[in-house]
Amino acid sequence: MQPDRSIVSLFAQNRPLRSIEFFPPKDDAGVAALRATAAALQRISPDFVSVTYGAGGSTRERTAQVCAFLKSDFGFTVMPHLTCVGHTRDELHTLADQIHDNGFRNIMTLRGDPPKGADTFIPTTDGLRYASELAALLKTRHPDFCLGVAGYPEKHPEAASLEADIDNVKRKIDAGGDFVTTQLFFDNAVYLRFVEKCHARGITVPIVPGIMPVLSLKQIQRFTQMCGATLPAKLITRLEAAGENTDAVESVGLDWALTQIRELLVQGAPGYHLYILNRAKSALALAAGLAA
Ligand SMILES: NC(=O)C1=CN([C@@H]2O[C@H](COP(=O)(O)OP(=O)(O)OC[C@H]3O[C@@H](n4cnc5c(N)ncnc54)[C@H](O)[C@@H]3O)[C@@H](O)[C@H]2O)C=CC1
Ligand SMILES: Nc1nc(=O)c2c([nH]1)NC[C@@H]1CN(c3ccc(C(=O)N[C@@H](CCC(=O)O)C(=O)O)cc3)CN21
Repeated sequence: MQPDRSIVSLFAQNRPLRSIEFFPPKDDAGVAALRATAAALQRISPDFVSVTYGAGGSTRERTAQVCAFLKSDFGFTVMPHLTCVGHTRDELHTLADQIHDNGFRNIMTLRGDPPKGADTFIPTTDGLRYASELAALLKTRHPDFCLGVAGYPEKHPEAASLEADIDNVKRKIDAGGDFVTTQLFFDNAVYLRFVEKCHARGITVPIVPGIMPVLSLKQIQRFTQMCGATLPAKLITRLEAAGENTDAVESVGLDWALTQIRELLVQGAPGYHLYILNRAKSALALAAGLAA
């Protein structure tokens, strides 16, 4: 088995990287749907795909299963997510070894969301508290891992200030993070300001914008409230005008994302990472729109 190339070596080619994030489905029907999505996305050959790691125990085995088939059956470069939630250091060492043994060389390194029902993060006994600690653990165990870490253009909800949160990004990079993927945002000015502040703080790694084409107003309102991202009034107005017409809602979401990505690439973003909630349609339409 050929080990994956590190994603930083791809950024070094100085062309915008296109990546896509999946989440592990809850059941076999979801897995079948994800396989169909993966097959459709082969046509646009993303540079890499990532697979989230759920806060609940149940989807975690699915993460490994989904990563394995995306690599073996579809030939994607796969970046599994790993979080500190519910794991001891020993367990994290074992997971790191398994990921490495399976040929993966890139890991999205996260603290993780508190489990459902909890609103604060409580570290496990003999576990880790911060993503920076996980980055250090992974790099020490396997120096050839390439690590993605999260950045929050509108700050992480638990951070005291944007400055304190950017200090945390710096800690994650110093601990071994190789590139940053941002939380989703809908106003490019927010990203550009964040990048400027990161540069001023001495962060020189690629900072990849995370973009979500909106599929439903209710769902995105729920999610942005949870993660502290702002929905611009103009976008809300357009989504409201589309009402219950799902095709119209999706086309508003798509149009917004397309406009964002075009401008971000002009502004020099190192690529874009798409949160597509396992649906192929928006990623295919964006690829077509960007090629036009
Ligand atoms: N791409 C993805 O899958 C993304 C996932 N997430 C989720 O967001 C959540 C946070 O994860 P990470 O950003 O990896 O966590 P993190 O450990 O980098 O930061 C978590 C919080 O702790 C604060 N913090 C970190 N180190 C600190 C220190 N030494 N002293 C004081 N405060 C400190 C941070 O400012 C932040 O508020 C997770 O729930 C993650 O799963 C967020 C964005 C993207
Ligand atoms: N704090 C945080 N946790 C994450 O897991 C996370 C981020 N931020 N930011 C980047 C991506 C985006 N993620 C997301 C974003 C939205 C939904 C969401 O709204 N899910 C729907 C159901 C999905 C479906 O349509 O099947 C929901 O209602 O929860 C889930 C994960 C996962 N990632």
